[in-house]
Amino acid sequence: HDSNDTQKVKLTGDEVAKHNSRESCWVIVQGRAYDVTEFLPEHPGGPKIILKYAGKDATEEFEPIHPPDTLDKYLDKSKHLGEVDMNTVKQEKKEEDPDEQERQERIRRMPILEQCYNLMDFEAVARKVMKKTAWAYYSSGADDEITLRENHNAFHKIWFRPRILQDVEHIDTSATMLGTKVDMPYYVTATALGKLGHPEGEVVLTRGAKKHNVIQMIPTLASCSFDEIIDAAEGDQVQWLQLYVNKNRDITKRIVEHAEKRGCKGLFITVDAPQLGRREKDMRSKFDDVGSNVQSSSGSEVDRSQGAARAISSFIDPALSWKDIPWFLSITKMPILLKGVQCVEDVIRAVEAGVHGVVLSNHGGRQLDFARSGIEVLAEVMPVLRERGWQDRIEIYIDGGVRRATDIIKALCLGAKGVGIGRPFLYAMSAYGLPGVDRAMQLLKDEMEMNMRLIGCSKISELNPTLIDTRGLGMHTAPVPRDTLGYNVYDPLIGPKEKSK
Ligand SMILES: Cc1cc2c(cc1C)[n+](S(=O)(=O)[O-])c1c(=O)[nH]c(=O)nc-1n2C[C@H](O)[C@H](O)[C@H](O)COP(=O)(O)O
Repeated sequence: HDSNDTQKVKLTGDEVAKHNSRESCWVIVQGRAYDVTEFLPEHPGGPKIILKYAGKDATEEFEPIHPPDTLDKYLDKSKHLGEVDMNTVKQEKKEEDPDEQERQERIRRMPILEQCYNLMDFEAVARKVMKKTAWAYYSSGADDEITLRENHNAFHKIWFRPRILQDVEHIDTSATMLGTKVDMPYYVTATALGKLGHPEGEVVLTRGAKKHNVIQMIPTLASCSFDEIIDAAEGDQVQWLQLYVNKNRDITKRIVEHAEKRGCKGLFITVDAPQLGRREKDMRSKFDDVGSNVQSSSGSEVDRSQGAARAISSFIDPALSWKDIPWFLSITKMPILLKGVQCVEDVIRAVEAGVHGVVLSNHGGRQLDFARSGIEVLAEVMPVLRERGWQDRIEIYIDGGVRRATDIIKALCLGAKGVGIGRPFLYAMSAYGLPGVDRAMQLLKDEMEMNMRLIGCSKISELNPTLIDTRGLGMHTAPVPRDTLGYNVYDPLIGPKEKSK
């Protein structure tokens, strides 16, 4: 034997299976066994989901939700029990998902990538081929999803006033964001749980962003570990960090300092989610056993069926406030921006607090329903900043419902530095992997060049408010979604019972 061939005796499936209760709970993840008995009450997703896999192989359920370094980071080494001989593990017969057969058939018949001509096409395909739980998590918005619809709908209320006879032979779509030169004025915004849509997760978006020289905002709640996403970047590729602030500020400080050390060029503190929104599609999907008693450690009863969102977010500090900003400014040299600002008063406060920018955003309609779209808030903010001569004091971004290059152009005409795009790249990745993300970014670039040419501008700096008519922006038609129960319940045909004569 060579020296390090210490053939440790591997655990058998039967040995692990004996520890299948609250009193003694072992699980297998990626071929290794872990004693999670004492961890059960601390699990953010509640003990239920772990107990469902007590004594069994939990790898498939574990991977999309947890970065790979989770157990090393949060489970004491003494609870790492070592390798399991996976040949001795009885693989659970997965409860046949009735839809799975049909879904596989839809995957066989899905359109080829070249049949996708715009970002909405990817959504249409993803809806058909994604696992139900993944589609539910990505697509859901809060409550009646009015804001989810309004985000894209709002762009339809802005019309162009194009100029003619401007030499538009050469179009330059490049821009600068937080000092970084990018090929297009958008970034891939932070969206959690990338492995729900694709087995490789967020690193697929990293590769797409590199190819198209745009910035990726790394989510706190990524499926991949932060370092995996940083390591997937190439050369001088720039990434930003999206931060959910932890109740335990030491953890937050460590995350921020590590991100700066690894080269992140912007810190985006999410401020619109002191509690994650109620996303009913997500709640209805299988995650309801994951989202169970998330606050069990504090003993407070919470709604047991809060879906993945609540399960993965119980660490977020609802006490975060303006008084925390000086501390953030003291712990990092990265530019600090607030993501999820939704009225001009808070933009003024952000300038006075000394942050470097804001993202006008309602979290993709996943938080407060009836929050206004980012583009509408932008139209409110910029005139006030211009009045004060503050339009260049901070960098203003918006996100939410950006699906066309004309949406990007409208935001830039109003004065945004750039826009964040979320779901379209998730759907492109989930349906077609990296080629999908690559095509989506290429389509956007082609649209951008054409629309800039038609509006009469050859470079980003020429985009200005005279090119758009925003009079319709304040009109809120709330398209009632047809899938709400309220709509289905109301039925004039079934009136009160005719009184029998
Ligand atoms: C689609 C999506 C968005 C999420 C997102 C997850 C998904 C699946 N998650 S969430 O789980 O907490 O809701 C995050 C997140 O981790 N942090 C965050 O700041 N924004 C999060 N957002 C919001 C995102 O950063 C943008 O604000 C939003 O996606 C922009 O709207 P579009 O999707 O229409 O482009």
